[in-house]
Amino acid sequence: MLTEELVVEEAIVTGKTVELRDVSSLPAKPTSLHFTDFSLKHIPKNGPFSLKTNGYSHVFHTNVPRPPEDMQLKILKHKLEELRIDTKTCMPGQYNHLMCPKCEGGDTAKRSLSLFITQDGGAALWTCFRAKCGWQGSTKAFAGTSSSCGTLKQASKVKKIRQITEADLQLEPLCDKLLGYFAERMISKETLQRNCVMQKCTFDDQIVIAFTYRRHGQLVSCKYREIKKKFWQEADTEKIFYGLDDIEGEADIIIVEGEMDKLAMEEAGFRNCVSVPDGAPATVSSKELPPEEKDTKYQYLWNCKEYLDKASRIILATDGDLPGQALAEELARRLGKERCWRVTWPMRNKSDRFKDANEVLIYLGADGLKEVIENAELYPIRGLFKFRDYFDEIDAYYHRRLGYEFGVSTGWSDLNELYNVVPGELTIITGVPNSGKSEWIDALMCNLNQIAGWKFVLCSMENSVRDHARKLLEKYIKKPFFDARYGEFVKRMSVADLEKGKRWLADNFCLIRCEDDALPHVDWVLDLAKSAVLRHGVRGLVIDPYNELDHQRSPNQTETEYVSQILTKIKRFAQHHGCHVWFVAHPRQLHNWIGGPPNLYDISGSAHFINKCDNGIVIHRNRNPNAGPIDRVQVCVRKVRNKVAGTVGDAFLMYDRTTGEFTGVDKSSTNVPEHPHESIRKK
Ligand SMILES: Nc1ncnc2c1ncn2[C@@H]1O[C@H](COP(=O)(O)OP(=O)(O)OP(=O)(O)O)[C@@H](O)[C@H]1O
Repeated sequence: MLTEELVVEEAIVTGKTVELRDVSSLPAKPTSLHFTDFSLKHIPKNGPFSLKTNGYSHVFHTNVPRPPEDMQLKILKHKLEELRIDTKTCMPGQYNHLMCPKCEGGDTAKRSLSLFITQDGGAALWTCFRAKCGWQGSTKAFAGTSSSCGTLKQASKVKKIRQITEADLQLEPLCDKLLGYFAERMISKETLQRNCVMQKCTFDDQIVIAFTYRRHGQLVSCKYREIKKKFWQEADTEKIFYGLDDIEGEADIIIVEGEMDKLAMEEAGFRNCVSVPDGAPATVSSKELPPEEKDTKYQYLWNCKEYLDKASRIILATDGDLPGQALAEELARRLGKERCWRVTWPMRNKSDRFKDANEVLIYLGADGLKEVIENAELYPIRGLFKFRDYFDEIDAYYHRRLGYEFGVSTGWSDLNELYNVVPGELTIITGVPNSGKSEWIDALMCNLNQIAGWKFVLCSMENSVRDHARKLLEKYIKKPFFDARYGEFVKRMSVADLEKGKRWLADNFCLIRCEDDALPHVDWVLDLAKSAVLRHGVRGLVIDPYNELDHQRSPNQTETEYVSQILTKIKRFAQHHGCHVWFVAHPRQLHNWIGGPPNLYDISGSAHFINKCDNGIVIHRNRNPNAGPIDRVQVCVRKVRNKVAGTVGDAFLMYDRTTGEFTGVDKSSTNVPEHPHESIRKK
């Protein structure tokens, strides 16, 4: 049940009393309420009107005089007609729902104007309960008119709590027909009697259910319900939970969303249950919790604070729909999630769940409802989990259903033991300038594309687009882009090769380029990479290199703190999107360098590069012909966090300057499937 419906109805009642204070000749208290659209599914069409009272109601009827339309009333009505208030069907001594001449009920054309005419026909007052309109005013047959357009809030600001009794409200025991109505909903007479559920006869002989709200047995408020599920609450009464006395001193309590659900819980053996009085909000508020005195929507909760404070376990059994979930969240925010539990309503059929406690009682019986409560689970607290929450994922990991549990092979069998590419991890690549870092990453991407069909997004700031395209195409086509010295007389790729290669580039790579002179900020890069993941399904991001990013940082932040922060952002991106990130970072200037591979701790900026990455790799190549072949590349795997995917160690690859390809030192150890062009080249 949404709160809105109730609030509007209640506001009408509240508004009446506020208005009455303004006009001295009006009665101090409304005598009855009038709602016209009664209907009841299982009762004949004229059923509600033929519902008979149980004999107590005649007192009430004789107390309601039906005044004649005398002169005074005629003048009053004339005045109202001049204000375009249609009084044709209006009766003195009651509240009339009319079309507001000011706003005409807004988009929904709701009859939002509540008009009250005194029983003697001498005065009238009105309020439009559309918040956007709020037109209100009063007039007397023999005096002036005053009206104003204010907001509903202004109209109902002043609120005085009334003391009420059953006699004041003219409540009566439930008649047989209403007992039958409850019986259909599996609510017994005993439960109804214990909860003092009563009925009331409205001025026009309609019987409505009266849920009595009590504290220490004393009547505090009363909520009326037409069979058709229209609710309204006694004006100017304190808002409290329904069934409050039942949770006094209880360590375990249940909160439900409606009085019927509270009664249903009792049928399942749970008396320690209360219902909220106002139904559920449409959504969870995005605002901070207001202070208690300003938390108007949940005032009932604060009014019953001492009852709730003692509870160590609060089961939120609100409706399963979105408003019900929003209500559970709003209650949990206020009650403290750590002591809250929530229920999951059982499946009604293959696709839908039962909505609430009463529905479960009707269809699954008391035992079914009991089971739901006994299976309540801890209310989730954002960020706090149990391994149980991940059992599905752990099972899928064990049975290797996730894909790439051991990572994707790099395509070089010499590296299989050391480094495999796991989705969602971060690899830091370093090496002295010109060591071949970028070339190796390009070759790795070509392999991953061929082996696993991965696509990539490239933020390579040091490469022009055409140079980068050339390097990738040479590796893919396995021929030099140009007839040039580096091609060593191998014939350049044909135009047909180029066209094929261009299609491959277009299908498998996205580029992040900062078109102006500014350096890209890591947030900007990650935002675009996220789009590439969502739009193009990329599985890998290359940021090459770190020092070409925008590194403006706040004056009170050290470079170490800054590096830590951006690595955290990159890792979050990687994990969240299951995207592997290769991040190239240069070593600081090495004094007395004697030609060996640098250390990961030599990376300029911060030790966080090695601390925070999942994998750390140094690419190194031999430049001394006396020390070995100069095209031999050393891939130094210096850190592997995930032992399933590899371990620390070195592997050697041979670099082919003609095509930029890397192969195992023993060529047969390269395990990338052969590309169609390979056979052409071999010829
Ligand atoms: N093993 C190798 N043998 C010979 N030349 C190589 C080797 N590896 C890379 N090169 C060449 O070195 C040059 C630089 O390669 P690359 O851009 O990959 O290096 P880098 O480590 O990324 O450099 P930087 O740190 O300056 O960005 C390229 O011309 C490439 O062809």
